[in-house]
Amino acid sequence: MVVLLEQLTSDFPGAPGRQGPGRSAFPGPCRSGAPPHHQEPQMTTKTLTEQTGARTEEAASLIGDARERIDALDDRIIGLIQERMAVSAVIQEARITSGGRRVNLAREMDVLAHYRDALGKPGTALAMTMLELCRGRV
Ligand SMILES: C=C(O[C@@H]1C=C(C(=O)O)C=C[C@H]1O)C(=O)O
Repeated sequence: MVVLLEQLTSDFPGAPGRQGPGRSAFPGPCRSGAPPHHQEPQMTTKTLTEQTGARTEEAASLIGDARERIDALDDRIIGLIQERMAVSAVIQEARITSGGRRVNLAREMDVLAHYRDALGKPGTALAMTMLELCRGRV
């Protein structure tokens, strides 16, 4: 059976194995001020099946591989969003320097429509979050 290190964070807050904010799975030496029965988090192991929620090794393996692809995609998406933020900042600075306003609502409506047409209603919410990342809250 394949055994992997327990993930530092789990699927949802309060999930078994979740250490809480700011806690490390590698806590180092005990602090002297700790209460008598205080237990530092232990490094535990979870099977791949436990990590994925799958009921068979085959499904767990598939999910593990697909999650690696999702992590790689998320890295690329985050990189693209950061690139978009930089390009958007160039536009906003040029407009402000020229005497104009940071925000151009007509253009934002076009961006929102583009995402809604491609992704449906959640696309609008996604685009609104992205616009907030790019120009701050209005
Ligand atoms: C980048 C621009 O400036 C602002 C930021 C936008 C964006 O990040 O897409 C869109 C409209 C403006 O509020 C722009 O006018 O194109």
